[in-house]
Amino acid sequence: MDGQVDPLTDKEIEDRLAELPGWSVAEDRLTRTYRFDSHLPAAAMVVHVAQIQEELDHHSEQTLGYNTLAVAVNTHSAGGRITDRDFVLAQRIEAVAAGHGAR
Ligand SMILES: C[C@H](O)[C@H](O)[C@H]1CNC2=NC(N)=NC(=O)C2=N1
Repeated sequence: MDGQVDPLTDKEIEDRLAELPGWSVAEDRLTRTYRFDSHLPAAAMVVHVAQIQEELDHHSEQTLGYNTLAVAVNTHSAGGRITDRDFVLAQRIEAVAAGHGAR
């Protein structure tokens, strides 16, 4: 459990980003902005992401726009650094995005 909140090294982050197209690191947060054809599908995805976050007990900041949803996450308990938990959440979000029409 302790290892789970160790910050990842720059090299580990780079390697794991290679498997998450569309995601990047900005201001020490793992982030992606999704685009939709309209607003309600974007809003619906917010709720789905919230459900995943409750399941994982790990929570991103979600910013809902008109037809965009930006998600950004780091690990507070690791001093606001990026950890394995952030990548696990990102992968779970990716897995549901296409089903919401996100691109
Ligand atoms: C008590 C609870 O497990 C913690 O507050 C969790 C909840 N969600 C979290 N989310 C994120 N992004 N980082 C955390 O360190 C974190 N900690």
